[in-house]
Amino acid sequence: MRINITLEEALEVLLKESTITEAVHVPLLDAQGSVLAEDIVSDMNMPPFKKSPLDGYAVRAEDTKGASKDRPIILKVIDFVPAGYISDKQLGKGEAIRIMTGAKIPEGADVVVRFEDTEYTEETVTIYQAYSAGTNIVRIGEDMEKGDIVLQKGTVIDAPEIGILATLGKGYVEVCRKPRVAILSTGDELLDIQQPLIDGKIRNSNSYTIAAQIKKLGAKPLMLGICSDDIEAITGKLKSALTWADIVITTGGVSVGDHDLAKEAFQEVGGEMLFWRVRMKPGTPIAVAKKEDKLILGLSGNPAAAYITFEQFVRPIILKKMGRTKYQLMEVKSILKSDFTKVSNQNRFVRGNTYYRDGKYYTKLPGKHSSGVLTSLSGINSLFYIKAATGPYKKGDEITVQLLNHPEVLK
Ligand SMILES: Nc1nc2c(c(=O)[nH]1)N[C@H]1C(S)=C(S)[C@@H](COP(=O)(O)OP(=O)(O)OC[C@H]3O[C@@H](n4cnc5c(N)ncnc54)[C@H](O)[C@@H]3O)O[C@H]1N2
Ligand code: MOO
Ligand SMILES: [Mg+2]
Repeated sequence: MRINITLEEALEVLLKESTITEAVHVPLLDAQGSVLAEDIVSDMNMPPFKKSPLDGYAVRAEDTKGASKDRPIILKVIDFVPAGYISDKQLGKGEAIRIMTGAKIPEGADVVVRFEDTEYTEETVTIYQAYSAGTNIVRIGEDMEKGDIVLQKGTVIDAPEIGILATLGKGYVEVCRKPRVAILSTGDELLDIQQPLIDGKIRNSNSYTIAAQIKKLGAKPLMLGICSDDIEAITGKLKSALTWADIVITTGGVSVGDHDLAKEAFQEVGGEMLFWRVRMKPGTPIAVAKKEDKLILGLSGNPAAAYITFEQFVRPIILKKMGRTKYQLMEVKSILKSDFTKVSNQNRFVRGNTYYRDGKYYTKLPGKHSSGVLTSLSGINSLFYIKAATGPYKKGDEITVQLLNHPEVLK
């Protein structure tokens, strides 16, 4: 087992051990946020027929030759086609068909003149200029052509992709399965959230925070509740978690305390320890094991440490498993709005609220930074990333921040 490794090393190990999930067939709307596991080839032209992009009159370009304000031409209106209907009339010389946006262009017509450029009665339409053939006609296949690969395997499915698949009549689609992530909170001091407080005990917040982080990424959380600091209890829960989950997250019990049993439990269930302790603050004592293609991550019990290490390590592996190729938080340069004087020889992530004004990012820091404090995580949108042995930082200094709610970037 590697001990006291760098952030970069830890991430490299985790990504190397994370394999993409298998393809599953899911109902279209459930595919949002997932990655396509198949190329989507269009089996149709879209639009499937020549259509009108305007409300107006379908006419023949030839009939408009020589038309002008002074020498308008008058055509006879022989039919009316709303969208969804077709005209069975063949447009002949001197004739027009009243047509609505989205309707199929009638046979013989090669121009649509919008209402605003005409004068009309029920029987006739007057046109004041000449048009070349093809004016205001949407060609067959303008959007997609039969045989086109319209969405490539690996595309992240969001609203436009769902619309494209709907256009093609696909009620189901093949995507990489959402990773299943089990969460177990360990600690004799923990109570379920419905339980009244007892002296010496606190309620389990970590399971809930982490389940919400998992849901936000589009993966599937399973809360296994709380578990006492007892090796048999922990291994029992881990064993059942491993039958279901791709990733198991535990919190608590990873440090050097007498009751810190996570690492022992990981090995007890057949896990091979990959590393313990990463040179970062908060969350230093993170412990990671693998069992076959499953990863078991023991995060610090301290609520802010668990939250931040999730963003650094669990988020990228969930996204990689989901088939995403971009899984790093976006980093930007920002201007610090208050002093941060603490200097340490570890990389540090400090809560920040970053905003953009007049071409620059600025970052405000909340008052509390301790890894046991949860409340100051509320309202933050970024992490001030302090590289080891840098600082102290003063108000006005340029800093690096990771944006927590921004789309992932390639790295
Ligand atoms: N002698 C040392 N002691 C500690 C060290 C060290 O290096 N030497 N490291 C400290 C650091 S840093 C951290 S981080 C913590 C890590 O502790 P554990 O992961 O072993 O977690 P616990 O001891 O079980 O709990 C820590 C803290 O978090 C509270 N907690 C735990 N689970 C939950 C939960 N589900 N919801 C809310 N809060 C939770 C727990 O009550 C403790 O207060 O170790 C330091 N010690
Ligand atoms: O590594 Mo710990 O999370 O700083 O308290
Ligand atoms: Mg401990």
